[in-house]
Formats: sequence, structure tokens, C-alpha cells
Amino acid sequence: MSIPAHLTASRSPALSGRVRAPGDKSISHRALILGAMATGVTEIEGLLEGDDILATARAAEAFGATVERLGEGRWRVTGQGGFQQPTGVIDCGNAGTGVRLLMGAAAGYPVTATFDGDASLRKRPMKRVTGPLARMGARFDWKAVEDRLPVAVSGGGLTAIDHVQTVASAQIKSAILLAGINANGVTTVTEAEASRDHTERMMRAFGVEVGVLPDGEGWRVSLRGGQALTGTSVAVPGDPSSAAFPLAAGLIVPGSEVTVEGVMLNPLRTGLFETWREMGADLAVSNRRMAGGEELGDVTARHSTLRGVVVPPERAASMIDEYSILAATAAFAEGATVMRGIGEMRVKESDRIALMAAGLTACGVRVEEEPEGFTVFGGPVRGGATVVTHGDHRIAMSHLVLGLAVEEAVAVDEPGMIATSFPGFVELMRGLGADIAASA
Ligand SMILES: O=C(O)C1=C[C@@H](OP(=O)(O)O)[C@@H](O)[C@H](O)C1
Ligand SMILES: C=C(OP(=O)(O)O)C(=O)O
Repeated sequence: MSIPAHLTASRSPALSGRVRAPGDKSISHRALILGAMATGVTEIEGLLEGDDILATARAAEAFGATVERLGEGRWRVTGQGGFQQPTGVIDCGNAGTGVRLLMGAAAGYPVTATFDGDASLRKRPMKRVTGPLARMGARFDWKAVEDRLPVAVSGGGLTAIDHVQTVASAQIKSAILLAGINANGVTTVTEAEASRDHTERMMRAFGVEVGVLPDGEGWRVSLRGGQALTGTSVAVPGDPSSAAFPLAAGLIVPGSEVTVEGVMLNPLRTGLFETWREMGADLAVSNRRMAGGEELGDVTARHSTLRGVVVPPERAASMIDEYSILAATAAFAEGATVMRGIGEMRVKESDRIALMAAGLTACGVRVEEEPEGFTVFGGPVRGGATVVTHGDHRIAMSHLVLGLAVEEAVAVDEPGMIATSFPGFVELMRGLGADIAASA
């Protein structure tokens, strides 16, 4: 299928239906990486087949694992018990999680690998990960500019470190823990605010002992180096960060009722749902169950009268990828929604604070931007803009959802990037009744 230059979302009648969220992106990356580090076979079900994950699958192969697609979302990784010397550059595409976790894993083995990515990934800071890995003994050769891809990583002979996080980041924590598996001694990461814990949970499924002790609002995570990983099975739950888009449409399009089935409800990922509830959203969870070590549920959103809230900054880590869609829904709320303590949004696939502020403003919404946050003032939303996404999937999806509930259609550029995290987004939304059309 050719990729259109633009997608346009127009005011839609009430949306309704039940859909399944695509597999969780964070868990999908980890399943492939740990599967490649392990000895033996890892069977994965529900893997997200988005471009970010396909890049990690190719990287797993480049590091010596056999990676097979058995059917839709069903993948088998056969690991050799460690990474082998790759040939060629490891291209991680658009994926921050992919490159940072892979650099951590590779640092533990006696290999030299050059990592690169697309134009967006080349702009993102890497020293937050390479700094701690260098303290463990890994060597980094910046090929263009310090702190930016491409970079060659030479690993092996690592010594454990005790790292205290200055930014709440699961990517940094995970990179250090993945390296720690092959370091001499006990590696510890302390975080003042808990970030998503999928690496810790999944390492246990692969047979690694990981210690977690509470530490203030956060925790201390530790593991002893030299532990072996054994292949296992991984059931990937639905991604709450992707489920957020159809659910948001359900909340803002009058008369709608949308259910997303099988959404992961790990409390370190559900900050958006908590915030929407505080805004008055009619959001119901049914059929709660456990699968693959995570709690899942079916989440139903009905059209709601929303009111603005102040989002507690300490909630940021549990919804860092969700502020763009929160901002889009906040445009329909009564009053102001204040989002602070989210400077990290500026170093994602784009500067998401700047692009959401620009896109919403172009659609007639009042936004006040701050260095580490923004405030969205709700009211009638005009729409009628073509939004520049800088190739950021979440900026594109957030504005398309907004476009379903406004007077004049909203277009986004570079819609092909939506497939990094949510292939099938347009078809899924159309299935619910959304009016989204491709244009040149
Ligand atoms: O560990 C992960 O899977 C992720 C962590 C978050 O990044 P940071 O660790 O940079 O906050 C998030 O934005 C990203 O989409 C996925
Ligand atoms: C920030 C994101 O991903 P990554 O850091 O993996 O590129 C995201 O998916 O919103």
C-alpha cells in the first residue's frame, strides 16, 4: 500500500464498536532483546508488528539470534546465549527504546556494533545511556557529533555500577540492567520516581533474579551479573499508549461508545486513565484478568463532559507518551488543563510540547507553552489546519483524533510514521466509524 502525503480527519458521527489494542511496544522490544540474549527458544504471541519493533527484530538477527515470524503477532526467537559480532550498521529506525536498550545489551558482550537511526532518532540524546554504560567499562566512538547517533559501541569486561537516576526513564534503567546481566558484581539503579517495570518483570520470566526494594516514591532495582537467561514464552498485552487514541475519540465525539479489549493495566502505565477520570471521563474497565504477568482489562470510553485539571507532575513517568493525546482531549474540556514537569516530552520523536502547542493553536485552541510543560484552555474547537508532525506518530494520531470532533477537517503530514507504533490505526478507527481519508 502506498503511503499518502496527508491524512485528513473530519467531524464524524457517533463512534461505536469493540477493537483490540495492538501489542505493547515496550514489551515487544524487550521480548525480542531478551530472547536474543537467552539460550534457546522464546515464543512470542501478540508481538507489535510496528516499524520500531521490526527494526529491533532485525537487530536481534544481526546479533546472531534466529528470528522467525510464525503468523500474525506470533514470533520465535532462538538465542545463542549472548550477542555475536554483527556485520553492518544496526539501524534502529525511529525507535529510542530500541536503540537505547540494544546498546545496553550489546555493551555486555565482547562485540563492536555501530548503531544508527532515522533523522528523528539522530537528534535524540544518547549520553543519558552511554554515560552510565561507559562507567561500567563500555567504549563509545561518536561517528558524527557527541551524544548523537551514529555511535560505535565496544562492549565486554564490564563492572557493575550503582546508578542514581536523575531523569525518570525506563530506557536508561533498562539499558543499565541489560548491561548488568554481564557485568562483574551487583548493578543497582535507584529511581526517585518509579518508571515502567517491564524489563524487571520480563527478566524474571527469563530466569534472572532481580531485586526490587522501595525507596521513597521510587525504588532500588538490583541484579547480580553472570546470570544466565533461558528462553521462555511471552504473551504481549495490548498497548495502553495506543489504546489511548480510540478511547480519546470515544470521549470527545458526541454519542460515542468505544471499547478497547485486552489493554495492559500496569499501574506504571495508566496515568492517562487516572487523569481522564479526574476530568470526568466515563471510562469503565471490565473483564480484568492476568496474562503474561500483567493485568489486562477491556476499557470502554463513552462520550463525556470533561473539565480541566492540574495533572500532578509526579504522574509524568506513568503517562509520558500520553500527554499529546491528553492535550487533544483537554481542548474539549471546560477550563484549563495544566501539564507540568514534562520537559522529557521535548526529547522524544519530536519536541512534543512545541508541536502540540503549534498544532492545537492552528486549530483555534488557546495553549500556553512553558519550558517544562503547557496549559491547554478548552472550548469550542474550530480545527481547519494542516498540522506539521515532524514525523512523530503520536503528534499525528493526536491531531487526527481531534479532527473527528471539530467543525473543520484537520490534516496531518507524514502519516506513514504512524506505523512505527500503531500499524492499522486508520483502518481500526474507520471500523469504529471515524471519517479519516487519505489525500495527496
Ligand atoms: O522503556 C520504554 O519502553 C519506554 C520508556 C519511555 O521513554 P523514557 O525512558 O525516555 O522516558 C517512553 O517514552 C518510551 O516510549 C518507551
Ligand atoms: C517516545 C516514544 O518511543 P521511543 O522513545 O521508543 O522512540 C513513543 O513511542 O512515544
